[in-house]
Amino acid sequence: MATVGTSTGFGVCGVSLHSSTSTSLLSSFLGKKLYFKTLTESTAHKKLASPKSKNLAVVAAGGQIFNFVHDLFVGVGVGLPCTVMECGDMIYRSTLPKSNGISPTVPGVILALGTISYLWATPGVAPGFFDMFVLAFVERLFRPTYKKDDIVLGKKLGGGAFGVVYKGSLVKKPSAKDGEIVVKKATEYGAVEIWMNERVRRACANSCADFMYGFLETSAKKGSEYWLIWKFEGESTLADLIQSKEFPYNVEALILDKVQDMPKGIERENRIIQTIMGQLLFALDSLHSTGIVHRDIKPQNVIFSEESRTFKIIDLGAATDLRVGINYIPKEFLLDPRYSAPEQYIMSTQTPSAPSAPVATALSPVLWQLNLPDRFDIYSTGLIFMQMAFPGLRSDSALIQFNRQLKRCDYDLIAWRETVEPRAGAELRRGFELLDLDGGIGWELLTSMVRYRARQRLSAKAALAHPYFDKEGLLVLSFTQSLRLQLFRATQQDYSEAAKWIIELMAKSGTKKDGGFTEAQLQELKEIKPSEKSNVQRNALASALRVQRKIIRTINESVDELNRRRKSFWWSRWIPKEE
Ligand SMILES: Nc1ncnc2c1ncn2[C@@H]1O[C@H](COP(=O)(O)OP(=O)(O)OP(=O)(O)O)[C@@H](O)[C@H]1O
Repeated sequence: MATVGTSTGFGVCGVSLHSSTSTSLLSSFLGKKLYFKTLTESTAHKKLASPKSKNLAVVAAGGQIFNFVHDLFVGVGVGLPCTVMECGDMIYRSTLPKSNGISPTVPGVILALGTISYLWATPGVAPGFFDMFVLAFVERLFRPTYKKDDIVLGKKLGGGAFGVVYKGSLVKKPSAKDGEIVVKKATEYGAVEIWMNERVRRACANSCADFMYGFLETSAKKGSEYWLIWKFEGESTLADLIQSKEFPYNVEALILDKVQDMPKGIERENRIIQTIMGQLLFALDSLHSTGIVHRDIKPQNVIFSEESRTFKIIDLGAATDLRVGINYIPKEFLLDPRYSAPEQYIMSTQTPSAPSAPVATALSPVLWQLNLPDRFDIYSTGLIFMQMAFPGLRSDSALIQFNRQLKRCDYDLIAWRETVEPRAGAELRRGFELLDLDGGIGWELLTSMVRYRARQRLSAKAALAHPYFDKEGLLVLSFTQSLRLQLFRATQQDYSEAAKWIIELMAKSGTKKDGGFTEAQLQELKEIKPSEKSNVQRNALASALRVQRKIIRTINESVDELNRRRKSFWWSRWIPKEE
């Protein structure tokens, strides 16, 4: 017959493993079986004095922790009285419930599920550990390495204050094509870029240019320089392609490897732009899912890969890895003001410094949700979308002027449209026409990306699920597509807007018969409501906000506290040095 358990278990049904059972499990596991059974309190005190017994105390404490964790998650063999539990009859044994040996407890299951969801939530604490301690290690064993003497530098491709980029080739070419490489000789920021590229290569290789190797080269003449090597992806960046008069048809020719025999026009152009946006968002989604925010998304940093016929992202020098808190605070001069989102800082300025790696890792899902740093890249991608739709915005000066106009309209694209459309030239009108195709889904997507508040912008994943990407070959939306569009519209509002929208809808939908309220009824409702109620609601909201602020402050303070103790490029030890 079942008895009520005497141990410290949390089981909802009172089930738990008796502590001596689990202790002996652990002790036999540790090969110390006898000690646990014979260690009485008095002898334990005596033994604790010697180092040997200190070890035993540690083992015993370990046993207790094990008990606690075990009891929390699993209950075995003991339960509530038969008045509560189904026990069966000892005489008629067939009525006895079948023992399954182990029964998980409800809080245990909830805790386990919660922990698993937390560990897998963006940017992924658990995958992060696997990546750093397993994948990175295995990769290091097998990947080919290069040194300065293996490389022949060719023409200069670009470069600024933080490094110079060359086209080059390998001395020992694996094949004629594979020998072509791009080499960046970078200053201190090269270390960050090597880290990011290695992370990306393991997590989402197809999103960014194919990174081959990075190392630190020290010479008496030039001091320390980081050398980064990529496969040469192709001749053209999106900036080169966009500047051509042939855009977007030049991209169509590259993606399809042929020119389509179709009349030119905004529908065809829209479809090409849609393809480019899809590829860009796909690459961004992969980066964001692994906890990396690029922070310098612009047409110059999007390269067309001739081999895969897709656009890939380059230049991770300003990127930040929020899984472990690398490059957490942007160096402002690394951000390009033409494409930067208005917030500039992707993390709240109340979180002024990067947490230490373990803290950043543990808190990363919370910090990610509080700040939604990925939306910085989404804003920049929205501006690229605009440049593709409006040829007049493709020059630097036009983009700078547009940014000023948008700022004057409080970053409200709809307000900007209202001001410019009435006096728009043919080119601008054509851009609006292109975005207005298919019931305006292009415009809808654009306005969901270019918004002042990061929280109101779509994520890359949500943008990819937008009906704009469903319309392939269709000019009319299907029923389900328009339903999804409505849903998008509803979910993209902020709370106050949503409340306003519902009230307006209720007020407008008009009569008792329709199931709505007339404005008079709404007024009546307002009057009937006691004023304390709204005070209660306001107080509840204020307390919720206070709690939220307190949580953020506590997290930030502990992050800063821990960070003060340690400030070094701990992760640079991952970067190989040339022997
Ligand atoms: N993998 C690659 N394949 C082909 N070309 C590349 C590749 N990587 C970089 N490039 C070329 O090199 C140029 C400079 O690269 P990148 O933007 O990474 O360097 P940078 O020093 O940050 O330059 P900038 O300061 O101009 O942004 C790019 O514009 C592109 O034309």
